[in-house]
Amino acid sequence: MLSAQNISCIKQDRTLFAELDLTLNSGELIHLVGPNGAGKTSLLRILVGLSEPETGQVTLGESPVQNSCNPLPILYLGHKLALNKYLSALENLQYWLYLHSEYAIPELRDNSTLTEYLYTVLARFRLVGLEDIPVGQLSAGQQRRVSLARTQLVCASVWILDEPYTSLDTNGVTLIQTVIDDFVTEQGAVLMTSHQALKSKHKVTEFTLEYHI
Ligand SMILES: Nc1ncnc2c1ncn2[C@@H]1O[C@H](COP(=O)(O)OP(=O)(O)OP(=O)(O)O)[C@@H](O)[C@H]1O
Repeated sequence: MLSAQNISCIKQDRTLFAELDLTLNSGELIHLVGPNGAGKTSLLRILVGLSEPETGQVTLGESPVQNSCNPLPILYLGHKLALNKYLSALENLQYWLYLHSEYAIPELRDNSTLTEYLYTVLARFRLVGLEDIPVGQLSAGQQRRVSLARTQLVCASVWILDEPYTSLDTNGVTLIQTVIDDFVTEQGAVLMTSHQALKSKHKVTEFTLEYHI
């Protein structure tokens, strides 16, 4: 479904990877691994169309993703949180939903179920009771959970997650792994980086980027 063919990436005169092929299918979980600076984030950004490869192309189904200003239905959550620290968790989710309203799940398109569903999401991500506090006043792990709660708002077929476990405690990691597993069970496709081992109930395919000098 998401397919990269022959892609290469050069940064600061260093070839991070060359002529790389990668395919992510529906119902598949790929764990992208490699040392710091190997090029994992650079690869993810190419896969979602946020930067261009030196060679090759990326397609989602039949369509190229490059130069796409709105890469959904690929959901990309980078390792930066991209939250407004002055807004609460609830307001951040509402704002993000507003930005991506055309991809909103059905419950969020209907005003009679919108608030109830948002609270269901907040509860799943253990944010009820914290939902009105400016995000900048939440802990790093709580902020990470707000960021990841966005996975529940849109109809994406592919999730690209860059180090989603950053700052999470053991319970948080288990929670997010369950969220990811549920998505894969529903035939979603996930490509994620993490410097820790994945404990998924699904088969995990490892894809390794080496560090090239
Ligand atoms: N916009 C940029 N301009 C110049 N160099 C960049 C840019 N983005 C990344 N790089 C360089 O590319 C290399 C790979 O960076 P990248 O963030 O892709 O690594 P990574 O594998 O995700 O690392 P980490 O595990 O530390 O997150 C680094 O040496 C970095 O300095």
